[in-house]
Amino acid sequence: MAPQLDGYFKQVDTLSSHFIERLRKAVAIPSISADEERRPDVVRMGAWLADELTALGAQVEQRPLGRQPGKEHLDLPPVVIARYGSDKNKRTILVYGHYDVQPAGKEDGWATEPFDLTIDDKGRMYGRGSTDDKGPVLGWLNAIEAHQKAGVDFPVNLLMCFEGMEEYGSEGLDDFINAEAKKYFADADAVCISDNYWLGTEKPCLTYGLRGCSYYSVELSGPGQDLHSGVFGGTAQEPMTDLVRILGSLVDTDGKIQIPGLAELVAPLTEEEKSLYDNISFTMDNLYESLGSQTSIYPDKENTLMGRWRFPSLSVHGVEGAFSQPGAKTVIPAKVIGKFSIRTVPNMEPEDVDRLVFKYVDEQFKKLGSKNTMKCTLQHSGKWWVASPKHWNFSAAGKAVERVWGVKPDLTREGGSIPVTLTFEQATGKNVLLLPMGSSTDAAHSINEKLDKRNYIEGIKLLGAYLHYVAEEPMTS
Ligand SMILES: C[C@H](N)C(=O)N[C@@H](Cc1c[nH]cn1)C(=O)O
Ligand SMILES: [Zn+2]
Ligand SMILES: [Zn+2]
Repeated sequence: MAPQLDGYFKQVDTLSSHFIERLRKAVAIPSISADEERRPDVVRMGAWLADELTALGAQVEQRPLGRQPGKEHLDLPPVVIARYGSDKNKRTILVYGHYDVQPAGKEDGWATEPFDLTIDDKGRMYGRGSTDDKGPVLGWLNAIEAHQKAGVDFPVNLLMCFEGMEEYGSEGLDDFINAEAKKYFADADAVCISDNYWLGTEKPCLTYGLRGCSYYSVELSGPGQDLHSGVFGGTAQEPMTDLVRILGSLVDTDGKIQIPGLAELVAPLTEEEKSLYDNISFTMDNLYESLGSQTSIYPDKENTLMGRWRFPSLSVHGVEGAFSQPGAKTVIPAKVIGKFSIRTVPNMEPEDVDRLVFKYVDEQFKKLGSKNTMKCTLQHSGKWWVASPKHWNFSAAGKAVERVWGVKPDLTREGGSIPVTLTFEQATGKNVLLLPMGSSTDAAHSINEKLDKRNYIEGIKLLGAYLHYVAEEPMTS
């Protein structure tokens, strides 16, 4: 089966340095979607990607997505869409990824410059976006190039959709996908997304579920300007004090969310589901390794996997306006904005979550009896997604994993969120598969994010092999 793969694999190995250089160029563009000042870099990154695709012979468009909601002075970065091949006798696979990244600065504690790809003697390639999601996005481009240079026929038509706002809630993309589902994306037979991670470092997986994410701000304000704490401490009610107490009331040390009614929205655990966790190759040592500590909530694998995949969690992310530099500045901040998010799961409807959150935060604030002003708002939300892995799209990916990695993949769910996954599924009516490239130790969103050279190069082979097996699968739906 798929006999041309040997030639393709050999070519990927031959081109490995070139592919790493391509990743280096991508990482060097600080395409941070959450930072207004970096918006030109996000746009530059999209343009660079479009140029690379054009050079490979794809038909590329950069489509505008309009103004950013709530920040109308800013244009959203364009979505880069491309088509490679239009042979009516071939299947068409739609792939999605994102070219924006999370914020990163050396001062956060990175050991290397975050936007300078740095490879250590173990082949770990450090850089913001290396695993999330520039490495996987380039994986598709590299697969095209290796086919061309190996003289191996590309087995499918490829439709590509790469966005620049995923790390900021995929603003504008839902409308675009819905509008193009029966136009640009009309030919798609299935969808594949490479934007999540293995559970450990050795065993690949195919992923059929994601948590949703509802992200909130709580703004506390009072004084007209920042104040001297010696002069005004003890005379003015402090916004930061109120905020800390509200944030501290949301969740306990063991991750139990304190918002009444939220737990009742979660689908009950069935006996059948319980038995699934047993067979997953995952150990607490895998968790400790990626956590970098042993500070886990649960001592066992089953509860840990359930805590990540099938129960909601609430995380407090930061406070805008608070003093955060080293030193001992004696300021009373006049306005502070706390940020927290809830990872949502079946059957939590985002509107119900919002209602419960707003009610609870309001009650907590009222209890404080503060004269300050509080405003709690939703920044963005994306819904959870769970699909059936019993589809030719998953069978093809399973065969590709066995061919490249020599093992059957685990079937996993993911604790993170990719808001447009559900949109692609509903808008196109096609099966969506998540096919990760990176591993559990990649530290996406964290300092020292990396992608192992082995995962990148074998991952390029995997994406290409998947397309070959897709072409061979009997079409059942
Ligand atoms: C899993 C994916 N690579 C990812 O990191 N997604 C983000 C999406 C998001 C949601 N709100 C803001 N960004 C994530 O799970 O945090
Ligand atoms: Zn991310
Ligand atoms: Zn991502």
